[in-house]
Amino acid sequence: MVFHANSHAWHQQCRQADSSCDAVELRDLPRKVMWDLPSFVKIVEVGPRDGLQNEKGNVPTSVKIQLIHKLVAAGLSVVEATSFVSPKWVPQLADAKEVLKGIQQMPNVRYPVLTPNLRGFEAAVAAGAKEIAVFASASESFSKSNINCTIDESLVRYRDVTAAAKKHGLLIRGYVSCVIGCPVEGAIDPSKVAYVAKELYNMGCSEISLGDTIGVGTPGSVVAMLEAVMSFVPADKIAVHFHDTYGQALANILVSLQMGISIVDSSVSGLGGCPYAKGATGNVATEDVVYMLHGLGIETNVDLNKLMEAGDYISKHLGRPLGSKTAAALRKLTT
Ligand SMILES: CC(C)(COP(=O)([O-])OP(=O)([O-])OC[C@H]1O[C@@H](n2cnc3c(N)ncnc32)[C@H](O)[C@@H]1OP(=O)([O-])[O-])[C@@H](O)C(=O)NCCC(=O)NCCSC(=O)C[C@@](C)(O)CC(=O)[O-]
Repeated sequence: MVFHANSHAWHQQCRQADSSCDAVELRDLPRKVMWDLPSFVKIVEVGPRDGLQNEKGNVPTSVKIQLIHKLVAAGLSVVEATSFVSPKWVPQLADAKEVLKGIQQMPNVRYPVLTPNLRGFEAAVAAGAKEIAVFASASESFSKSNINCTIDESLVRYRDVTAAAKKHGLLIRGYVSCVIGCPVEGAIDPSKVAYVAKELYNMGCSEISLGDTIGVGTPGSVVAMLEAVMSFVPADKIAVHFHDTYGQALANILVSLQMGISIVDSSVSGLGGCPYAKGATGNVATEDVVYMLHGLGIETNVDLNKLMEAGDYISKHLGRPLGSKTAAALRKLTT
């Protein structure tokens, strides 16, 4: 049966079915007429890294490990675990080694970790990393404030890191930040994003994640940016990474799916924000992404109820309300 999500019948059904209500699935969605959407979307959960990196209070290592286990139990097959960066720059992730060693790594689950240089790479490998991520920017100003070097200097550095990773047989993710706008420079030309994405792809990154770091993108600017990047990187190697500062993230994801993208980064309970981008709010909440995708009849292999348990767990620990509108609405229905 097809409900309208706001209808009385929908709310009745949710009340009866306790908290197990997933999004209403539009089974007869006229895909080819309205939208040409993928049947499966891979979600890359970045909460334990991007979500927590900016937290001021100390989050115990055991909580980070538990969070990762809960996210994997919810069905997420890629959970970004931590970063091997300078603890002077990101004190919250100073326990990267302990987190990675403490995780019970499951088969068929990827646990990428960020490595800004060879030093970080070596520490990550010693702690058992099987996948690393390098992170560059399409904005010179952001590159300097985030990793203390120019874009081209970072690409030289990442050539060494990716060469070492390939020698070890590790998977490599590549990030490009500020793909739409920069907190210092304003609008970023899509050709700059395409340049950095192409360089990272040619170095051997198997996935290029395009980050709207300050969440200023709208579907129009996202299409223009994706068109530029897709001249050099195939759609199936591109991930989109939206922060929800202006409430545009879900619309931006939908338009990205229409462009052929099927990898989406998100953060449980919308955790996050960037230490070098004042005012940037968290990543789009994974619960909201899953709700939208399931509502479109798109598979994710994620169990929304278990995902919400992970969101409850970390929100309670941080002492803050749920950062997902979906989780907040479904919890309200059952209390
Ligand atoms: C890149 C550096 C290290 C350069 O930092 P630096 O100060 O230019 O380099 P340095 O070589 O002079 O090192 C500074 C200190 O850090 C140490 N150090 C050096 N490297 C490491 C390492 N790997 N692990 C541990 N320690 C390290 C090094 O030994 C030294 O310690 P000291 O001698 O002063 O005691 C620094 O700028 C840094 O760590 N930056 C990381 C910033 C960061 O993590 N930002 C957030 C991630 S990016 C992001 O969130 C965006 C994204 C990906 O989500 C997508 C989006 O939304 O846009």
